[in-house]
Amino acid sequence: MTQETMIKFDQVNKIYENGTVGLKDISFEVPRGEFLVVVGLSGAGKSTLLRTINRMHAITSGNIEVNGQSIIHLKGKALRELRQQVGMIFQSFNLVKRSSVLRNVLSGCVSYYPTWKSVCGLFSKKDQQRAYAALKQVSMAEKIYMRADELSGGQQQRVAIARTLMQNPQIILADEPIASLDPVTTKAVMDDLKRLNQKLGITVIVNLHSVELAREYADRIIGLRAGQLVYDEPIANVTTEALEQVYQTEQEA
Ligand SMILES: Nc1ncnc2c1ncn2[C@@H]1O[C@H](COP(=O)(O)OP(=O)(O)OP(=O)(O)O)[C@@H](O)[C@H]1O
Repeated sequence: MTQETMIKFDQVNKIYENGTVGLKDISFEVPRGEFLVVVGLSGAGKSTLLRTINRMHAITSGNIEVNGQSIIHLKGKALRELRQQVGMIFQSFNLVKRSSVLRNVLSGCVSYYPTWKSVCGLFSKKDQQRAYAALKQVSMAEKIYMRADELSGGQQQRVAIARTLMQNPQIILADEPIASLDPVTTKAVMDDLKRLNQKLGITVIVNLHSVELAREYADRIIGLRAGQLVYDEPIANVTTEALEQVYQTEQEA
């Protein structure tokens, strides 16, 4: 049986306006339901790669397909639909700190509410139930009425994951989601992502600095160096020696 391709990069280049090369001739495919970890030195292009998938960054040349559709020229409604399919979580959580957990999670569905309704907090009973169910998925249901700034970093990240679930995403992009967390909380957040990947079949791409975590959670690891794809192996083939080479500087390589 052939696996369905969820994301396809074809000779993608990204050059920032100031001339910095973000991505260089990147080609690879991600099958539906994969848990892919991206590793590499700081500045290697990991964030850039992730942000091209939901068009937070436009690419300079090449093509990117999501679910069989080229995304590079999408506009308006089609672009909003892409961003609904592709949830994103960040190192800094990006919650509204003075709002409740419930309000933060409900904000994940504002894209299909008229602005006046979401500003007034007029969410339907059904969406409130969905928010509760999303919080349950990440073991945060009992914190539903707390303010976001009363939660620990790890709890805030789990609320951010629940907010993403409100979009019913097919893909979750996680950019260094555990960079500011302690080891115990790190495990809880990574376990959440893995469970959603396995239970709901969501394709997950995570940027990580930790090679140990990459090896623990990934189905496959890709490595970037200076914007180029220098490593791409299923987890069964990953060796420490080969991964260490990803962390060589350009001069050493
Ligand atoms: N908006 C921007 N304008 C210009 N250059 C940028 C911009 N964003 C990133 N870069 C540059 O592009 C390259 C790749 O950066 P990127 O943030 O993708 O790397 P990274 O691997 O995610 O790094 P880190 O692990 O530190 O987050 C770096 O040289 C960076 O300085």
